[in-house]
Amino acid sequence: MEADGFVQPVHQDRVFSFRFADVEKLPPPVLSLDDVTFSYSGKPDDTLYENLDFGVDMDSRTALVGPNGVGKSTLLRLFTGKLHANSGTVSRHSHLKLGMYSQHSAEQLDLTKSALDFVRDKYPGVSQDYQYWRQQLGKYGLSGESQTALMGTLSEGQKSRIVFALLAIEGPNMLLLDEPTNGLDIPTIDSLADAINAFSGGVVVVSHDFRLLDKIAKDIMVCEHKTTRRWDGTIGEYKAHLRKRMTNI
Ligand SMILES: Nc1ncnc2c1ncn2[C@@H]1O[C@H](COP(=O)(O)OP(=O)(O)OP(=O)(O)O)[C@@H](O)[C@H]1O
Repeated sequence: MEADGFVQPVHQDRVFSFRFADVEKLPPPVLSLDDVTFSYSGKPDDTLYENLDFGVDMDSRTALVGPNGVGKSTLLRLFTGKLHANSGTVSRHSHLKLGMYSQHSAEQLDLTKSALDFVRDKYPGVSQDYQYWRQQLGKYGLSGESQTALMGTLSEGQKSRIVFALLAIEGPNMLLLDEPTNGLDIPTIDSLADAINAFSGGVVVVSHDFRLLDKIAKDIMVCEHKTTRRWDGTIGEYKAHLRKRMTNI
């Protein structure tokens, strides 16, 4: 039918299939929190974490899970140094290069520019060649018109792909991903999981997306009661535990 011209061929969105660049392995400890206490207000009766010990290394594939508002995103911001502990120590290897992805990451995009102009202007030392940047963005499933349209006109999923492209270009050796699957379709989530699994650096993910966590998490850490504890089962078992807890309320 298609060959006879009766129906139009189906043009599907290209699924992005990318890799984070291989990185040098850093010896442990790479990132550690020792005896950390934190509250936003600085008041002792308002703490999110008390006397927390936590470590992440180059082979970590850690999922941070737990109830809403318990402090998972806060923990990532303590890792990056954007927030400071009220007491205790946060230590980072001197060669650690963190790559943070969050819902706020898209705020770095200048929506009045096209993706192509934006990356070319942001990394003038990498290349000024449009063809080079077309190929780079193409790896993230952003092709044709979506490369040249103003970013303000793109969907959330398309903007997320640009943010992932920027993250990979920066070449981090540890990824901190806060709800990375929001706005992504299932094939793209699977592609992200493949990229995380192939990455040679450390990964910490905050996500409610059990599909992603099932594919990538080696360690499941539950944030609750002002600390974190290891979940010894699978992510599926954690999900069942949550469901049971909900039905018992
Ligand atoms: N900048 C801030 N100043 C004061 N309080 C904050 C700030 N950011 C977050 N909080 C509060 O700290 C608590 C933990 O927030 P956080 O976003 O870390 O939780 P979370 O576990 O990641 O939540 P969710 O799963 O809903 O994303 C919440 O009560 C939140 O309202």
